[in-house]
Amino acid sequence: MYILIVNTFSANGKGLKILKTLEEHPLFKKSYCRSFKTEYEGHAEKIAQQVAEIHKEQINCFIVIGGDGTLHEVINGLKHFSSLPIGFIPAGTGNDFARGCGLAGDPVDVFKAILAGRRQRDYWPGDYLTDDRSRKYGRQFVNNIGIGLEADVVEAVNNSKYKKVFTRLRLNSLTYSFAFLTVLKSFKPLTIRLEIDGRVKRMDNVWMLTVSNHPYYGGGMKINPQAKVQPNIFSVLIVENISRWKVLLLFLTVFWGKHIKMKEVSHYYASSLKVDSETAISFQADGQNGKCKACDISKETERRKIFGVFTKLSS
Ligand SMILES: Nc1ncnc2c1ncn2[C@@H]1O[C@H](COP(=O)(O)OP(=O)(O)OP(=O)(O)O)[C@@H](O)[C@H]1O
Repeated sequence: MYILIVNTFSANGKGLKILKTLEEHPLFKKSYCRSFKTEYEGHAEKIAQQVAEIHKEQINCFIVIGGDGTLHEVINGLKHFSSLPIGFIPAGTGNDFARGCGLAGDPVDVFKAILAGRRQRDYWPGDYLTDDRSRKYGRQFVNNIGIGLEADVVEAVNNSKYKKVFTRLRLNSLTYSFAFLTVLKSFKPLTIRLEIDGRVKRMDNVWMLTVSNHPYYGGGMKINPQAKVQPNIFSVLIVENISRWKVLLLFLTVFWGKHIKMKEVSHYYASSLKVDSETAISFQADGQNGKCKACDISKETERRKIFGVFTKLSS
């Protein structure tokens, strides 16, 4: 059985268009596919978890049709079912996971490839625990997790009215640019305690800290160009002690990944990090925003099988 979890609203209805096309394909009925449309935020996670709990023995693959937010939810719904494969048909506005993983292709071709079960890639999401650090509340991220300016930008994007307008006009990157400029004016750098693979740093002028599973963020910005899809190791980017105007320069160069040459930008490879702050700070995980005073980040040890069409391995 194939379970399709579809955000019909992603990218202004792209998810719905793809679902309609697939439902008319002869393979849809022949292959015992069942589709579920998400009705509210968090619904994809619930569907994935409930269906896996009841039908795990009969499921060949969960097929996600939507954006990275929907994929984030499904991965979390299935965090106790890591052996269940996931197929991904990108239908979001940002599609950073597809970009970072080298996933591409026409949705029908991807659907056929998933059903044929021939093309797959191993993937290791990140784990994160906030505040009370109880494993019970642990979650996973697919793309990246970050604090500082980028988290405030994500929060502004998620609360914005202009996201829909820019998406309709196919000007997605303008959404981030607009939010970035708004947030930059009033952003206050962070004071944190950072433990990175056991080494402790106290930092009092942090603008951004991003932990990545692959290079991309915010719909194509190459925020962590050295990141690779691999087990055990994250790519970590820290921006500190930088002036406001230079952040603007950083933003202009981030699409090409040239910002890492700036002296205020440092890069690390690490397998675990702990962040502590005396006051609550914003964080973002795969574009979902929240607040915390503490965050532990580590690489998931269980690999996930991702099915789709991989044209190139961009990371
Ligand atoms: N029916 C719905 N109503 C409101 N929100 C929904 C619904 N279905 C899903 N969502 C939420 O919409 C958010 C964004 O969805 P998704 O990531 O699929 O699309 P996107 O924002 O267009 O793409 P991307 O994340 O790649 O930019 C998700 O966090 C999800 O929880």
